[in-house]
Amino acid sequence: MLPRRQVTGIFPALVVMAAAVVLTGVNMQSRFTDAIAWVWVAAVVIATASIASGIRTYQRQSRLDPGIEAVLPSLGAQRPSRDLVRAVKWTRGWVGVPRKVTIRYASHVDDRDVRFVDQIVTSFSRRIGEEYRVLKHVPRRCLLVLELAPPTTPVSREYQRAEQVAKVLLGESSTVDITADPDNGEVQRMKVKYDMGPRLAIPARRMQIEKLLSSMLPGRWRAHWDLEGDEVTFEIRPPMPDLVLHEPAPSTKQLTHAEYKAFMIPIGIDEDGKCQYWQPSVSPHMLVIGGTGSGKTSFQHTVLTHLAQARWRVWVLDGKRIEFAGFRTWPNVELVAARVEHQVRMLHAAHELMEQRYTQLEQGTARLEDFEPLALIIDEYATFKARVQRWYKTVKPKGAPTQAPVLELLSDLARLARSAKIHMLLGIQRPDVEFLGGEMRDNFGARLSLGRLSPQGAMMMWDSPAIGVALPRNRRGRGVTLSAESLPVEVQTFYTPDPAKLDKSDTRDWEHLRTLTPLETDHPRKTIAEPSSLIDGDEEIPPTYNDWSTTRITLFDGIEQPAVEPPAALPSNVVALGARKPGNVRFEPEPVDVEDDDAAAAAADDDEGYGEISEGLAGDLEVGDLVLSDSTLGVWVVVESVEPDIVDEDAMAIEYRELDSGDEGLMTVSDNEVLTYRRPAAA
Ligand SMILES: Nc1ncnc2c1ncn2[C@@H]1O[C@H](COP(=O)(O)OP(=O)(O)OP(=O)(O)O)[C@@H](O)[C@H]1O
Repeated sequence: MLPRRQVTGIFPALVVMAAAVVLTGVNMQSRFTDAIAWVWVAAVVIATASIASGIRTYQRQSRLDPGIEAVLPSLGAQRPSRDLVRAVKWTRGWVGVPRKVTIRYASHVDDRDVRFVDQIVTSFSRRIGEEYRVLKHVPRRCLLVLELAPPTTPVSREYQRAEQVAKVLLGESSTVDITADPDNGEVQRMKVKYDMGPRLAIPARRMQIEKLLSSMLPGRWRAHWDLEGDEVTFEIRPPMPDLVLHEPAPSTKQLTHAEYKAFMIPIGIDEDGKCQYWQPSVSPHMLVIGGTGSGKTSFQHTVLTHLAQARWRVWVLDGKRIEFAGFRTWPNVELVAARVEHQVRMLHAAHELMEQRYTQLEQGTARLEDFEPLALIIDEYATFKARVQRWYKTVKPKGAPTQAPVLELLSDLARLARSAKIHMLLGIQRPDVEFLGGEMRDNFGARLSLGRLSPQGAMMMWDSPAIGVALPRNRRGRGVTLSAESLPVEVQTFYTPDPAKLDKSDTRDWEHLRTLTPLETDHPRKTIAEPSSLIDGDEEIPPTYNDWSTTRITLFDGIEQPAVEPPAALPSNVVALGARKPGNVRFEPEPVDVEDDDAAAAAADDDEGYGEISEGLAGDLEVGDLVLSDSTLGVWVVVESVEPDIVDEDAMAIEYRELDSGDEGLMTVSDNEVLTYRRPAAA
């Protein structure tokens, strides 16, 4: 226990005042002068200063005493004494805190024990409530001098980890300047000055560093390299937009062959804000996959409007019969086939055109540049196929093959049509081996999946059970496509409104459609003529498959409505699903058949495609596994990558996406930690 503290300064103040009284007496006895007033002023000032200083010393001692008491037991003193611990400098205000403290200890104390100094610094800091560090330790003089550590901003774990990761990747000697979000402390940017010289001149090495950094820190990172300045800035990628509008690309002249070769159709905007394209002259056909409501139809409308505006000839096989109703009168959309017999005729016509072009090429009567490109948009191919098979039974001529011949044509077109400048955009609900297996796969080099995939679907599409499996929910038009480097990238596809689903109040969408309307019509609307029935006596023989597959395609001779015109009043046959209609009349599409099994299946549970719940070691996890990351809240995450952690060698860094929200994250777990997971079921 330390001796009691006393307020100093009162006695000197009293002495000064007494001296002033004496001086006044002397002054009055001799001769009264004005100087006595100054004597009193000086006396009061000195006395006040002395008392104030005494009070401050008392308060400072009270501030210091807990620290002294905390370290006394370690100092080996026989009696508790304040002389052993002295604050030689103070800072921060009138009373303030000790800035420099000298501590003396008894010579018999074992100051070689590493814990000795640590313990003094820790106990002293804790009791004073500030951080101290050793300024100097002189064992010879049994003296330890502490100083107040400079104030530090609180360092988050994430902050420390970011710095460690940067140093592991770019060398211990690198300097790291981190910018964190002031609200939540999350690291947003990292500027690293490194000393690795020419090793980073190799692009692959830089890419590897970028990838490693992304897999070691939460969030998706991109890097800007300044190779001359030996500096790199990493930053969190900005969030992707939820809606991007398809920009118009009007053309006032026909596409030349050179322009056709360079022609690119915008797909969407990727995480870097870069536009991803489909270039038909490089990847002849495109496959788009997406369940109901994923934005597949809107994407196909984007392709349609882009092609039509560039004056391509466009044919559409509308598998669901109503998805392209709003584009039947669109300039340069020559044909929209909604009935199965028309669809069959359209595919035969495309095949005939291909054959005819091949013949011309063979005979040398035409060259490739003489042909104009044709785009064939085939939506809901599975629906079409199921319908054809049923319809074929009713129109199959005697002795004809059991399978509808039209179904043979698609693979022919996929294989050969590119050399006749015919390109297909094929839409289906789910990945299908018919297009993604074997030889067909190469023909559909351009690919887009919209919405969430099952791990098996992801494997078929992107050769990874984790890509596109946990895209954020409720982000229509969000998907994965292949970049020009053939790498899967996440995109927000361009949105194009469907004129058939708008009503008068959607002025912005109408205006947008107006900007997408082609300036010229090179390919006026056509229609598929009804083959005439044969009359056999009294009996009318309905047209057969052969009649339909060869029937005439003629110019549309009805009254064309302008392509983009908000209807004055919605017509009674309006194909406006979801549009507000007078009289509460609801348009019911024709009952859709088999194919909508597909729709149901595509909308089925998200965890479909995974095996039984089991337990295993973190070290055995694989990309694509579904891991229970929070058992209380039941949060499952899809593993996107598993790498040994570069900071902690006994841990694994697991990059994931939450299955429910699509949010990305990173967890580091020790490799022998037991996790609950589900592995993708065998396809
Ligand atoms: N690229 C997009 N960006 C933003 N929203 C979109 C996008 N594409 C579609 N949507 C929204 O999603 C809705 C459904 O889109 P769309 O009709 O294209 O889906 P779908 O996959 O074809 O479904 P369905 O087969 O039921 O027609 C649209 O009405 C639109 O509001």
